[in-house]
Amino acid sequence: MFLNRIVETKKAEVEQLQKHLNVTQAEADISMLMPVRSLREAITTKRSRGMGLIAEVKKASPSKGIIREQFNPIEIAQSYVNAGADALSVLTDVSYFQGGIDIFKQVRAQVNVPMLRKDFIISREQLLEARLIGADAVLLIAAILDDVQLKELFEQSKELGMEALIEVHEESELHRVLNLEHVELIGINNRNLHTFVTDLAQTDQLRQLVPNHCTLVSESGIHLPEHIAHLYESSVDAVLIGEHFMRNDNIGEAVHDLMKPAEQVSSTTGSVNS
Ligand SMILES: O=C(O)c1ccccc1NCC(=O)[C@H](O)[C@H](O)COP(=O)(O)O
Repeated sequence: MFLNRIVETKKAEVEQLQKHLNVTQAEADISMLMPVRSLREAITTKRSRGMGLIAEVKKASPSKGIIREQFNPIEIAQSYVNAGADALSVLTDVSYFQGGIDIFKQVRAQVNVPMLRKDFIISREQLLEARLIGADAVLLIAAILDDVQLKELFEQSKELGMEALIEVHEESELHRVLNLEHVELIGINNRNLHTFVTDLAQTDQLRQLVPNHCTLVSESGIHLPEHIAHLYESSVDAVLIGEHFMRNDNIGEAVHDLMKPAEQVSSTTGSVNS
């Protein structure tokens, strides 16, 4: 599986990180930081539409190669925020997504919405690094972590003050995640990790197994207003979208056009779809 290749790359990166990161100093520095912004709140109680939006800053991907040639992360991030994105996901992986820590830091310096560090996290050092660069939340991918790793990294991310969006692709992974105590944020990734094909049926099937107290994010392959309408009707809390926005010259317009079906507020209750 391609994911195995990515994990091998991450192991090599983590080895380097372990050589260069002074853990004691990092922990001391982290203890002085302000609390993070809540990703969960941003995409639920504080969201700007009936469904939350985590908008992704994504230059390239393993499945599509370069997605956006004219890649100015700060401009992209500002367009997202101006268009009412509730939070940002910024890829820090260099080898497969052409993202980076520097890109994350540049964006962090310019926006005040919660930011998710999007990478393939397999070690505590990556969590320390995430907190130091200003991440409010990290992605933990169940498919690349065994139960012990998943539990440890989940608990450590919380100890470091961050939220963890735990991503699943299939039912067995969801069961493993639900065995963790106090899981609050679950992402269902619609991308098949073997074929890279995206299918929203993945969210349809798995969302029924997600308890109501969890915040549910549907990720990948979302690019039509019909997708948004369907997910909104299905009471999905939020969506994570990258490629569709990255392929549009006018990002703000693309966000407004795509998210329109989630802008309707119930005329009877005045409430959003939660
Ligand atoms: O995007 C890929 O090709 C990919 C391949 C292998 C593992 C992960 C991958 N993507 C990471 C993501 O989760 C997406 O960037 C994110 O959900 C946004 O998806 P999209 O809107 O389809 O860009």
